[in-house]
Amino acid sequence: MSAVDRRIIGIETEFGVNATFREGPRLAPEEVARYLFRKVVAWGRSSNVFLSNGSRLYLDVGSHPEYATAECVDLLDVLAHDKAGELIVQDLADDAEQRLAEEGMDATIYVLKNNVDSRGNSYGSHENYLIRRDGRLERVTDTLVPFLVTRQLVSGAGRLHVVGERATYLVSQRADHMWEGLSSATTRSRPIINTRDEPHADPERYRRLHVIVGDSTMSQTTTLLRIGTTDLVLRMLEAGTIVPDLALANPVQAIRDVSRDPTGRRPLARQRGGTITALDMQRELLELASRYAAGAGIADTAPYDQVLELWDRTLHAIDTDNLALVDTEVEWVMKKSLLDSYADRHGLAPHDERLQQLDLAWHDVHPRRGLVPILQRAGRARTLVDDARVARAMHEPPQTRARLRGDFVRAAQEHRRDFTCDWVHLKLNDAASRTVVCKDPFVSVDARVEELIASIRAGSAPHTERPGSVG
Ligand SMILES: Nc1ncnc2c1ncn2[C@@H]1O[C@H](COP(=O)(O)OP(=O)(O)OP(=O)(O)O)[C@@H](O)[C@H]1O
Ligand SMILES: [Mg+2]
Repeated sequence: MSAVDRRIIGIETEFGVNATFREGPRLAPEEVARYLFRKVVAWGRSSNVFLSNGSRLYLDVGSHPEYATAECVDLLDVLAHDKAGELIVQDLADDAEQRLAEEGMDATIYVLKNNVDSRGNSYGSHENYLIRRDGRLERVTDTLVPFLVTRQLVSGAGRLHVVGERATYLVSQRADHMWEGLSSATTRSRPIINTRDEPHADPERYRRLHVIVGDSTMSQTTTLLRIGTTDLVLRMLEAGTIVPDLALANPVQAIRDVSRDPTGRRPLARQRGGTITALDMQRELLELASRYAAGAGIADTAPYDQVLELWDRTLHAIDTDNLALVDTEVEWVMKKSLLDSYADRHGLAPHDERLQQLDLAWHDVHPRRGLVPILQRAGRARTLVDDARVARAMHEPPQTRARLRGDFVRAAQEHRRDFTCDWVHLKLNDAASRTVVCKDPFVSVDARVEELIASIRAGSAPHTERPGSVG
């Protein structure tokens, strides 16, 4: 396959961290996050490290650890590496609990993969898609923005939003926190797509599209829909498919409206006049994407066959008011059905505190305590990658540039060599070494990196006692 047929994808996730203290002093969330990173700092001498599976793990200011998956080309690899990130951060929490206990603090730390904390702060899950540089960016974004505004119908994580005694079930966690359509800044103004031009690849050929708008997703099938539908829409746009003008008059208003309308039928004002519903918009894009996929010969190829089937079934479920058709696969529907049945069983008002607790527990990444792993074991949350594949992804990089980085990091760690790296560069911190620049994210074999690793191995015997499971 040529590079055009493949696409590099990575997901960055910011986690929420909560702690409850039973005994001893209490710590602020920022301090808890710092405890979480003690193990990382001990391992990599920094709170911003690259791991041997090719990922990046870091703590900026504040209390939200971030895990950015390695560059993947296989959609199921993205799922495995995204899940691996949950377990790696959970490991840090387990370790931090132990350290706190040793210091006389009896605490439970919760790692939450959601997008809004109890104070209303929002944190993100950013998707990165490698796209071709040629052609005008607007040709992609003109369609991509309305697609993303309505994509929540198939990929929203759902949120019980309570103000006083008023409870609203929202389709999306993130929708209320988007303030612009396009922008080159992420935090100041929160755009749907960030156009900052930092491709981590040959800038003559590629761009890295930074999608800020998505919810963090726990359900594997929902993550597949999130990245799979977007990949298909990008593919058809890159192939030059003529798409009718779908632009919305006010994307930022529309995204909130769609989030408040689980029926998908509320009319959204179009830029060219008239209205369209979220369901119709998604239906139109699905039809175009299906036709494109059939023409490109990928409609029956895994996992695109699954993406198209589930995309279609989800829209049909919403259209026919039969959400049970996707209640083990689409996250906002899964969560809604759990909350509804719990409220029914216990006769709870929609704003009941216990329902809000359930909503939080949904996002708990703990493999035994979290609701999604529990539903998985009960056969009520469909999975696509098994535990063994996720466990492998905690240590093994995907077969992309990430493999070069991962192998380098592992060798340097084993031989206790000081090193620096980022997505593109690898360097040993000594005067003699030159920086190896890995510009092509598809390339997983490189003689220069092999030489670099051989020079590490020749320099000293390996240091085998490696700390825990980070790295
Ligand atoms: N050429 C590429 N194309 C698409 N995705 C890429 C490419 N190179 C790296 N990525 C992915 O982009 C993500 C970068 O994560 P990182 O957190 O460093 O993002 P950033 O936007 O560069 O920086 P920050 O979050 O600090 O603003 C990773 O998930 C990585 O796998
Ligand atoms: Mg990031």
